[in-house]
Amino acid sequence: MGLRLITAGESHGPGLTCIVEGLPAGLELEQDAINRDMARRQLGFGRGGRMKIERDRADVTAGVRHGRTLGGPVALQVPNRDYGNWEERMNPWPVEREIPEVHLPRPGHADLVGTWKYRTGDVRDILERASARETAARVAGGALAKAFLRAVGVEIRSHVTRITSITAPARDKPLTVEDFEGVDDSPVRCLDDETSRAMVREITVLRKNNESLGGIFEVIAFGVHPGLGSHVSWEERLDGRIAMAMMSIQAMKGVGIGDGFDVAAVPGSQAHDEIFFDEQRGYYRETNRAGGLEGGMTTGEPVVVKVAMKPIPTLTKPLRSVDIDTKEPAQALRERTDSCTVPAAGVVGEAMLAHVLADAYRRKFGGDHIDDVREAVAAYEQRIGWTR
Ligand SMILES: Cc1cc2nc3c(=O)[nH]c(=O)nc-3n(C[C@H](O)[C@H](O)[C@H](O)COP(=O)(O)O)c2cc1C
Ligand SMILES: C=C(O[C@@H]1CC(C(=O)O)=C[C@@H](OP(=O)(O)O)[C@H]1O)C(=O)O
Repeated sequence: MGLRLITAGESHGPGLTCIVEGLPAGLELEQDAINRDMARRQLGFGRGGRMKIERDRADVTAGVRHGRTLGGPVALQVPNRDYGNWEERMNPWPVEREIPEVHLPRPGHADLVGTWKYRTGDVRDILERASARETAARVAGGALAKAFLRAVGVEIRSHVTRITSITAPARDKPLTVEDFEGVDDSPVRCLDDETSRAMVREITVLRKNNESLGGIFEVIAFGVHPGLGSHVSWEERLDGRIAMAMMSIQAMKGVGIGDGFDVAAVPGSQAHDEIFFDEQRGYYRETNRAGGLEGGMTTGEPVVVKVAMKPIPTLTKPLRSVDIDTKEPAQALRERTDSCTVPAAGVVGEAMLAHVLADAYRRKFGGDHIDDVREAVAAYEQRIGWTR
């Protein structure tokens, strides 16, 4: 069995729940590590007023005893502090007062189509679950996948490479885990200081002009064993699974593995990673244009994923829309909103990549206890002669 992650919860409801099923027993978890990721997801220049209210933390309510998994589903609860301000509007049960409905769908959000599909005249019935508040629960669950991956030697990092027109300079050497030290100190989680400052200026100027912003983040998994995923059927291809997981994050519009869209622009001799062999190193590559995936399987090189985010749909100077009650032209809903969340999205991307990779390890190596997994991984390393 693989790993399953399920979330429940609305943006302004009592809280979010995440259940992760399929972790082996005996996996050591650290409460601080989970909550560190929860806090990292809240950071980033360009966030709105909501992040001043929330102090996200995940409480473990099932599946863990004295810091170790028991082998059953793990349940995590993330309270919404903002619920205090929404108790009447978001109460699970009928309330005395009549609650005003929302009738102004925002272009780019789930609002309009959601009302048709789910037979409601109140946009709030849709936007509450469509909201990326849900990603707090994914990050909590992803932290468990990260703990599992760490136990088999895999580390995941992310950084922002673009905010609208501002792009980080190309790097002359492949990134290592060490290069990411201090990335969270940048207000936009960018590795280059000068670009970081330019990105902050860009956000400041566009936000003042009532604009929102998108961009690109990159997630890299280091130390991944070769042979996760499979070429034998479309559903098993790991590049496909990674793309699905990334595209499922709210507002993501494009995913590239390795050189991604850029390989379409170069001839074959510059698109692939030639194969070499050395008695000491075994098989090796001098490039990683494929981003650690060939034939839907990991190659043993770092897994590199680039993800493009569209600008946030809610604008402080709203776009044109239609009142779904009167059918009259109107301005879209004007709500408290983030203007740029690419840095936060990168942390969510880490969680999603961690989940997909941990799932692939569970499928390939099985094991009821984490030591079973470690032993199976070590036997495989020996068989194929693979070292990091
Ligand atoms: C971390 C994060 C925060 C977001 N914050 C907002 C926000 O404040 N306002 C908004 O309109 N959209 C926000 N979004 C984007 C919407 O949730 C998303 O565009 C919407 O659910 C529609 O889904 P789609 O863009 O994938 O089609 C955010 C996305 C992420 C990843
Ligand atoms: C709450 C979070 O993000 C929210 C995502 C979001 C949306 O429409 O996606 C809209 C905003 O919600 P609110 O209207 O309450 O400010 C964001 O703050 C979060 O990331 O924790």
